[in-house]
Amino acid sequence: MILDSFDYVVVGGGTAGLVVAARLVEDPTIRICVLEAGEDITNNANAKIPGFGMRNIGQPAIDWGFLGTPQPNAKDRPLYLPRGKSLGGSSMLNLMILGRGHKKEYDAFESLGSPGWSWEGLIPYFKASETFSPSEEDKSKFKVEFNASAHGTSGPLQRTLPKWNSDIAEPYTKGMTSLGVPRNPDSFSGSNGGAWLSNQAVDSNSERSSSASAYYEPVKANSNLVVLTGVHATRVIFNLSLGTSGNLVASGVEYSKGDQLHTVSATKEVFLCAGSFKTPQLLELSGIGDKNILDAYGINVNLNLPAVGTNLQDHFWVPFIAETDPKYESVEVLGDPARAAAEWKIYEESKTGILSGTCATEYAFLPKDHFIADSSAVLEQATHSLRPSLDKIHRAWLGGNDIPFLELGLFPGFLPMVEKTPEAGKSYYSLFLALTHPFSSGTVHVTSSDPLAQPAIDHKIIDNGLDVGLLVHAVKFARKLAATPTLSAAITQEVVPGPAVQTDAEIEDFVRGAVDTVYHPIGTAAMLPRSDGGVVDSSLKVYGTSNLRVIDASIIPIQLSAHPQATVYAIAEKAADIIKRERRV
Ligand SMILES: Cc1cc2nc3c(=O)[nH]c(=O)nc-3n(C[C@H](O)[C@H](O)[C@H](O)COP(=O)(O)OP(=O)(O)OC[C@H]3O[C@@H](n4cnc5c(N)ncnc54)[C@H](O)[C@@H]3O)c2cc1C
Repeated sequence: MILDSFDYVVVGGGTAGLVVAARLVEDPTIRICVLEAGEDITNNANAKIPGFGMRNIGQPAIDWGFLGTPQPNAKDRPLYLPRGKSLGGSSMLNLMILGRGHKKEYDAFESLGSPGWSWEGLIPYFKASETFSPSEEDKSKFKVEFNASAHGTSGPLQRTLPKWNSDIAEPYTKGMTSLGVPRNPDSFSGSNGGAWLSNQAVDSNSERSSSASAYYEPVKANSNLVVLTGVHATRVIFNLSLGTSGNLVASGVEYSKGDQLHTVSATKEVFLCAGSFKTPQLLELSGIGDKNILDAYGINVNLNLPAVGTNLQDHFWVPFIAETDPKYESVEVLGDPARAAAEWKIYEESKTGILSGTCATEYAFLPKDHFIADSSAVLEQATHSLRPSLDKIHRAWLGGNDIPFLELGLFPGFLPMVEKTPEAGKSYYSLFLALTHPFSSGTVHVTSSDPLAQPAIDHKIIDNGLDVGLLVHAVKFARKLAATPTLSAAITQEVVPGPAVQTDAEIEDFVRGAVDTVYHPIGTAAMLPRSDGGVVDSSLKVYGTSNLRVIDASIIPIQLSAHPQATVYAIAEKAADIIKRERRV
């Protein structure tokens, strides 16, 4: 094969990029090249073993480790923003939780102007991406029931139920039930509200299932696939003359390896799959973006598309941490070398125990009425910061009683906090309190024409007063839960926010000091009509181009009440199908 010319060039061998590459190379006549900045870390134990899942965060060879701009509403703190840098991208660095949003959230993709992207339009691709076949024993043990029509049984990604659960899970779930939060036996079937057991991207051998292991491994020896690792794409190259439609025609990609620049040609298409921070940066470096921004950095303007890098949405969270009676064991026990060795033995011999999963096994997704008694004061704090079409949908969802606005994740231990740390020998549980539909939105833009410079990532976290009010109510709900009979019997004291934080003003101050993102950025190359701030159309083509598509989390137009990776897999599966169908025409 000629090594510098391919039918398709994929920029970013991450979660979505490897799905698209693997699906397209199924056709032996297609020649495809993937450019990935990171390396192949298939044998990295910290990436493979679920219980070590957080250890690679902050490792510069594997984590891009972006630092956002200082956030004025969060005491001027710059936020640390990890992103996977390896084959598999963030699916190799993430915490392996799988979830799907509410069906109305996907229906909104379609109603916002993208035919075919509703729940019904996406469900075949969710199914194509996964294998989920829980045993009858597990179904009965965990009291879960699954609607077979919504789950995949032969796709590459392995979805399993946890093999280990903490002892604080029982008082916690009883507490939730006593507050009227229903148990949801199948949160993957279009209605994700209520409390449920986590589903994880972990295979039956208790190893991480990622786009690298699930999609790339089976096709990596295919002769029509070339994957270059350790290469940094610097820009998309366009033909000098416009196509017959007057659109820009991508002809290849420039990339750097060490201090050398190279190019690779694409005879058909280029796909940007570099994630929500690097994809908008690459578009801007390629001369596609807001003319004023490109001019400011001396980047030649190929296409004035001001929406590039706008509409950054994420999930924002604060912690609640309580010390428990030591009989409720927390993950801090792994700090004891003898206990860590014993758990390692359990994992090696039976693939069970604390290391076999993510530890965070219980989730609850609550519509507003479950955690806010009187919302009028909160609504008064609202400003309009999302674009109007999205703001309108968010407000309608907030007023209803089916779309979750708060996620609670139970972690049997002390969630990392900047100012407080666990005391040796003590047990804790933490709640991860996350806003699923923040009303604040931010931007990602170049700060220089240097492709190796970091973009400016400005989340504008809790910029909207409504988000502050919702998080204050989230903390109050966590306290109400802690006061339920079963949970309060397990708790010895609240540690974070702590007893000194009582009034609304004090809780708000705590929120501003603690709020962070959940590492779920989306929306920076949104699939929306061009007139409504869109960057790509419903076939994921960048407006004003003939053959440049974006396929990653950045196309998601509106935030979901779900951890995003299952949706990213489905998006990439659907994109591959669209591309294959267009080839046949
Ligand atoms: C620490 C962490 C925990 C998370 N936990 C969860 C979770 O438990 N559940 C969940 O659903 N989601 C989770 N997420 C989010 C989820 O992993 C992402 O939403 C999803 O993986 C994004 O997929 P993507 O394809 O858009 O981008 P990525 O998977 O990040 O892929 C982008 C790829 O492009 C490469 N790249 C970027 N720029 C260039 C360039 N210029 N040249 C060459 N290559 C480039 C990157 O190295 C990377 O491999 C988490 C994310 C993080 C970071």
